[in-house]
Amino acid sequence: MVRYVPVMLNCEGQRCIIFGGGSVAERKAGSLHQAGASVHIISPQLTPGLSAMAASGDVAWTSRLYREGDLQGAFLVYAATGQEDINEEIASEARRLGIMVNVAHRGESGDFISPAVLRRGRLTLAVSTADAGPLASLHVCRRLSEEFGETFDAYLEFMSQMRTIIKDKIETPSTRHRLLRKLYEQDFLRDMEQGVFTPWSMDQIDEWITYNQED
Ligand SMILES: C[C@@]1(CC(=O)O)c2cc3[nH]c(cc4nc(cc5[nH]c(cc(n2)[C@H]1CCC(=O)O)[C@@](C)(CC(=O)O)[C@@H]5CCC(=O)O)C(CC(=O)O)=C4CCC(=O)O)c(CCC(=O)O)c3CC(=O)O
Ligand SMILES: NC(=O)C1=CN([C@@H]2O[C@H](COP(=O)(O)OP(=O)(O)OC[C@H]3O[C@@H](n4cnc5c(N)ncnc54)[C@H](O)[C@@H]3O)[C@@H](O)[C@H]2O)C=CC1
Repeated sequence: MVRYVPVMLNCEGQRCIIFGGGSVAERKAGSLHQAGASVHIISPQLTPGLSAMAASGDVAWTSRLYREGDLQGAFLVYAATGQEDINEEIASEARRLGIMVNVAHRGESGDFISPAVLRRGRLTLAVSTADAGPLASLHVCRRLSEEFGETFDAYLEFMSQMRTIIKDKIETPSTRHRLLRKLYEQDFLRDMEQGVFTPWSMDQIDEWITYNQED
């Protein structure tokens, strides 16, 4: 079993090349595009969904089979053609060039996999169950989606606002850490779940910061 190292990649503006234009390629293209990547598809055929994305300019499309040299300048590469030997060739070229590659027909042949993902506002949960398979991962995501409902979304919005203000106003790291620790210790989530939390005004936030600065 491969022991994957979880990372969250910032793909904004990065060139990501997908080989293949089937349903697997469509899924990867959708999430890369949503993340602001510059997506390039190389495939002689596209699903209707990918054709629409190419027509609207969401992805660039080169209509042909893979050729050696196609990977130049890529940040990430996805080998998602229906031909396993070609996917392996793409993976070899990526290795030679030092580019990270995802291999759709055999996860462990690549450098990274696409996990199952649950998104809720600011929250991103990525799940892999290795050889138990993507359906098992999706099952975990469904279970987690019950745990992390809309209140959690509102809670993270509030925490994000508070953390930004604290980072902005407080220059001393130890004071900042103390405030952030107290913020997390005070169970705002429970108050929100019980419906007893009212959004704070700027004055209330300032007051809380002043009051909680000392131990
Ligand atoms: C290793 C990995 C590599 C990678 O793609 O990165 C991989 C590999 C393979 N998938 C296969 C099959 C299926 N994959 C899906 C679906 C998804 N697969 C995804 C990820 C991953 N799939 C990576 C591991 C992630 C992990 O560890 O959990 C998801 C989560 C994300 C995404 O693809 O973006 C996405 C959910 C999208 C969503 O709906 O949200 C379905 C279900 C469906 O299509 O409805 C089936 C059919 C059921 C079944 O076979 O289990 C096969 C056999 C192919 C064959 O038999 O020919 C292989 C090859 C192998 O076994 O290695
Ligand atoms: N990772 C995953 O989630 C899953 C992976 N798979 C695997 O992923 C691969 C793709 O699956 P699908 O999208 O369902 O296949 P598909 O058969 O629907 O699409 C394959 C695409 O590859 C293109 N293609 C074929 N040869 C090419 C080449 N030399 N260069 C560039 N493009 C080429 C075809 O035109 C087509 O658009 C398969 O190997 C399959 O075993 C399948 C299901 C899920």
